[in-house]
Amino acid sequence: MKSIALLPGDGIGPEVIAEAKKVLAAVGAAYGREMTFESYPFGGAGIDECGDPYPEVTAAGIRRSSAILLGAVGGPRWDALPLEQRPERGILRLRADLDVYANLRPVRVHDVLLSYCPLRPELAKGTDLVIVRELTAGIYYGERGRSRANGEWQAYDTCTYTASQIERVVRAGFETAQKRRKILHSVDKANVMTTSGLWREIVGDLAPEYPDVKVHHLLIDNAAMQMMRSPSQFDVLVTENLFGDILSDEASMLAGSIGMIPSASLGPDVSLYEPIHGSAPDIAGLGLSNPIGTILSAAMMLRHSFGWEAEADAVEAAVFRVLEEGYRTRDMTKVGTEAVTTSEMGSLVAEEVLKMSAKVAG
Ligand SMILES: NC(=O)c1ccc[n+]([C@@H]2O[C@H](COP(=O)([O-])OP(=O)(O)OC[C@H]3O[C@@H](n4cnc5c(N)ncnc54)[C@H](O)[C@@H]3O)[C@@H](O)[C@H]2O)c1
Ligand SMILES: CC(C)[C@H](C(=O)O)[C@@H](O)C(=O)O
Ligand SMILES: [Mg+2]
Repeated sequence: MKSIALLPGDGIGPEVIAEAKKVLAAVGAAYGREMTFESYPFGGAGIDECGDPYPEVTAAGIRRSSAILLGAVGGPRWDALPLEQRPERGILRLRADLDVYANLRPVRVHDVLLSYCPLRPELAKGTDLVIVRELTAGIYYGERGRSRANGEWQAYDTCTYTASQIERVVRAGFETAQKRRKILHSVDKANVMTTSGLWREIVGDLAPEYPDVKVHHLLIDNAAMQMMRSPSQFDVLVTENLFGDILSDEASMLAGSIGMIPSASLGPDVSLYEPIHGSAPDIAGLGLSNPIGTILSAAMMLRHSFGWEAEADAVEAAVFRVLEEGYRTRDMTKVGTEAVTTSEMGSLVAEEVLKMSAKVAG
């Protein structure tokens, strides 16, 4: 029995979580797996219900859970709050609390998606990469402040990394590469930043322990350019918190939409799964959001937290089968073609999971 804590959050968060839950229920029925679901207030919803984006009731609930599935947080309603009180701060506190330092963001350009990629198909074809983003340190967690000096405002954010914070995520990068095509690009800004200098040194020190992995060092600006020039050269990229945030939104478009990309945030204990997109206030409540990033995050949960490989494979296969059949949510609909709603897309994937398992059983 696995207990899944759901943190739907704000905007399109609750819509996409509902569809992932639908697909997980289909997995349970098809494979005889027992899962329980408990929803907790989080983000703006946490502020509205409990006065805190990461309320104690939520922190206590997730401590009792086997894994956490998060939708998205934030929105204009809470944008005027000071940074420390905003919904986004709830995510940073949650990640730190769970110590989920390795955030895996896979981007795969399945052939059926090639025509949705803004790059020419021959450039994007075969792209299958994972960004391993450091998630619990760096500039997101450094000292920050704002003050008056010499008659004007000044503000600062600081980026700090300890050697052990770098080492553990770089090891996650090497280990991820070992299970794949064994190419690791370490992305930094070592020509300018001292944290990047230490990062590069540590990658160099660890490389001999992973002799089967080919290591490349790449500056972040060049990496952003290479992502558009020739994305299929990449296998695994490992990078610090802020660079990974930006690079993954850029890379998401290779798969046609930011709504397609899942993530797993792994640490020593309970892990966290979430799509990489935000709460998309511009389309919330309209049935226009793409739930596939969240559904694929649930698949990552089945694989990484529960060790249910066949079930994870089935969800991924079901998603791509539905895409092959031509169904698209509005974010990936070409002019003149029909879109399915968020809920219809979730139902199509859930039905496909059931159909596929019936075929196997039959
Ligand atoms: N992990 C998170 O919870 C998370 C991540 C990023 C941004 N945010 C927050 O979300 C809010 C909105 O931020 P933003 O607009 O910069 O980024 P966003 O990712 O929410 O949206 C960017 C664009 O992508 C579209 N989009 C995003 N997800 C989609 C989906 N599943 N299907 C279809 N279209 C999708 C949106 O409609 C929008 O046009 C902000 O408050 C921000 O802080 C939260
Ligand atoms: C909402 C925000 C704090 C978050 C981040 O920057 O990590 C988001 O952009 C993400 O990518 O998960
Ligand atoms: Mg982001």
